[in-house]
Amino acid sequence: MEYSTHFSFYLLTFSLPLLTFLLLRLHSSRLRRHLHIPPGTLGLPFLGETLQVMSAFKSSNPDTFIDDRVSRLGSPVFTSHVFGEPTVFSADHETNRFILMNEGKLFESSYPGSMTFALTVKQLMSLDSCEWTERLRKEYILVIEGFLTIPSPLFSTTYRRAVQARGKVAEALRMAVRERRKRENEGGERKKKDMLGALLDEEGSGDGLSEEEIVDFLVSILEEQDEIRSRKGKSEALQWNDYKSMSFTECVVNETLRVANISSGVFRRAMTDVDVKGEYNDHTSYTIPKGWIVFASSRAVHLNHDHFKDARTFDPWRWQAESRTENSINLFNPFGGGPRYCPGAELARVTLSVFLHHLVTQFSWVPAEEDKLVFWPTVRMQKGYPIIVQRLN
Ligand code: HEM
Repeated sequence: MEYSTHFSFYLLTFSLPLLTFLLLRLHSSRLRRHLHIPPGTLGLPFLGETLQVMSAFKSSNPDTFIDDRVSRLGSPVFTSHVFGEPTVFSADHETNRFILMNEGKLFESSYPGSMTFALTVKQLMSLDSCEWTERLRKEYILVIEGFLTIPSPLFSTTYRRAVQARGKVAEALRMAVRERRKRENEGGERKKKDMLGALLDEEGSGDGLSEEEIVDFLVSILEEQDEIRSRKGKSEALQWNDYKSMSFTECVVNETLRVANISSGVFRRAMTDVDVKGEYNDHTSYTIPKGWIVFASSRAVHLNHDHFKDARTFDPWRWQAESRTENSINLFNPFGGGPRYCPGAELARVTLSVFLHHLVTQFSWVPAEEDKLVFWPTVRMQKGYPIIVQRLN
């Protein structure tokens, strides 16, 4: 009796998953024949490719899961099986758009139970209050005074002084960048994980930024924010117009949303069999079967080299009016789209810009402890990025 109970238990434990898997496989090969589902694999029984997706998202390079499959299968839309559900991943902008625009008609929102979003803001730079920063601030006053005058280098001494002062500020920052790089390279100083740290870190998002670009970045954002503050006086609150005049800060916010957004994409469930564009085995479209999950990855589009030059480099200048293209604006959707477009999009942008304004004009800070960017289950700093803040004089 006991033997037969054990036998039934083992039979159920081991054969049921196998049976389910075989049925799924059979079902999927039927679907593949009849419905032309996107290429890919359902992976191991039950687990599917959950371990692969988790190990990619738990590493410092979460993009390998999608990148590897897109290049191996030759299709930006592919089939997988994660968190117990057959799932179609899309790294294709047009397909993503189609999915977003057909919300409530062909697709409905469907998120894995335990995923929650957390807001992370990117750090800018740490400046210890010292003699050097004081000197730098004095030079800034000249810069700001100068930029409030008519910009004619020939007729305005204030403007000329400002241009010279900008040169000095840039030079001072250039020296600071060199110093920091030297100290860190010689191993005399622990690498700081602030924005300057990231800009200097060749393995981090600052990959490929030259010294001039780093200096230009720091000068541009400090200058823009200090100029606004000096116009308003010490404690006057920011107005909508001030926010709208933060053009370089907007580039920084855009670029941060492009390379390190808290949302990597959106989850949907197909409400019916849905045909989406795609070329595979002589077919010009794929079918996403009714009930399947779809993950439309905006991150994959934002980090695609065909869409954004040097896509994996943090480059806020790409958003400046003279550099950005209509195409890059159309491809950029960090806040989703269609009927579920994020209602907090503008609030998020304002919050980030106002935060950056107060951070760079009033405070210096250093990281309180080592921390790192993690991507699982959401994009955030692992410890919430504790910092020690000091108000500038
Ligand atoms: C950087 C910050 C933010 C990012 C990147 C972001 C991104 C997104 C994305 C991609 C969606 C679409 C989800 C989908 O289609 O399934 C969304 C929806 C939503 N967001 Fe945001 N969001 C941000 C901040 C905010 C803020 C500050 C609020 C509110 C104060 C907010 C409220 C919402 C709500 C209520 C929805 C659901 C809309 C719906 O389902 O109809 N978000 N967000």
